[in-house]
Amino acid sequence: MVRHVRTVLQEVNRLLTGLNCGKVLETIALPESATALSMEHGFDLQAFCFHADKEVLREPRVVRVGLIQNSIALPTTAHFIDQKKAIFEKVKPIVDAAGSSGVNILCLQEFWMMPFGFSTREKKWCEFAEPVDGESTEFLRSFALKYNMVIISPILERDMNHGEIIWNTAVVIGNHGNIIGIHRKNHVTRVGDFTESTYYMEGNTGHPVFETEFGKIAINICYGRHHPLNCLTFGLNGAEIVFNPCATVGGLTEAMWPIEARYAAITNSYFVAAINRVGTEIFPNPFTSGDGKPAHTDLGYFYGSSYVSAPDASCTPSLSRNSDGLLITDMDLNLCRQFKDKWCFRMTARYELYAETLAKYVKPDFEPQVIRDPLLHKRSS
Ligand SMILES: NC(=O)NCCC(=O)O
Repeated sequence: MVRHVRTVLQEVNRLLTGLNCGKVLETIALPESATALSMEHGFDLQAFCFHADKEVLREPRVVRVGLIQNSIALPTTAHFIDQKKAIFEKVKPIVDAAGSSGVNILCLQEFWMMPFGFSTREKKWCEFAEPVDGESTEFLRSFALKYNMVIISPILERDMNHGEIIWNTAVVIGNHGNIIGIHRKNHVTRVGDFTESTYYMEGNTGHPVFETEFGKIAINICYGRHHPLNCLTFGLNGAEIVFNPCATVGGLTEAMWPIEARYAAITNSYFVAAINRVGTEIFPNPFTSGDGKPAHTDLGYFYGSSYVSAPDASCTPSLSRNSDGLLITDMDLNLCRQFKDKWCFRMTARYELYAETLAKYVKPDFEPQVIRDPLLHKRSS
């Protein structure tokens, strides 16, 4: 009986998390300093390894990636400076655990430095916004230098050179403490309580791929993951790892979550690292979802569950649904090209056909290509 249950479980796992080079994903042993930090500060710590096949001409290109998910640290009613400081304090040991584990590229969640106040439509949350080289970048830059780590920091940005407007931005901090560049969220969310368009517009940075010492990376911020052409374009620009920092809640997207990163990784032959925040954030004033239902003071439950998916359809188990966490994965980036060679998705894609249709579609006189059955309304006698 026990053996039968184990076999069934293995089968379920094979389907749920796939196989990497024909095997179940291996776990990685981490230094004691990291496990001690996770125990002392109560964050989930998991580590896995994605292999690629051995090649004759290329050495393996293994990069160690870390993802951090966290809840806020103080009530949303606390003084804004205290809220931000408390989040910095809470995140610090997790960043240290990543650094002491030899993580090369670390990514935090969307708006990691503040509560997700954008459902309220109150403008006071704009006060959390910072210039690209502001205090969050300053805070993380010291870790980037200390641990020789690239850090992706998704913040609420205030663009000082353009009328102090607000953006949803990921800052890419290089392993020398420099700012390599930024990416601004391409698709601004318009669903349910996610009324972000009250605060910022669609990003104007395109689909940049940042070539770092550890690989070519891109950032697809949250809602952008629902847009396959957005995912594709990062791939066309050569991304090997796409980070997807999110803030999303159970009632809305939990059924989509395990599928989307995995699908993007498969179809684009890159790794996807999906990160979500944790917990319930209660706001002082009730707001509605515009659906006639009663007003409420929270968006729902941010369900964590950060995970990484590989081009070969294998993926890590998710981090905890309920607690802060650090997910570490080793990935051999050779897997990207190996899957391109095997599945030929890039070669078999019909970009010229898609481009033709898209070029027509964006024109006002577009007519869908529909061939109507001439007998559609004829009754059979
Ligand atoms: N932050 C954000 O865009 N959330 C919207 C919901 C989702 O797309 O998961």
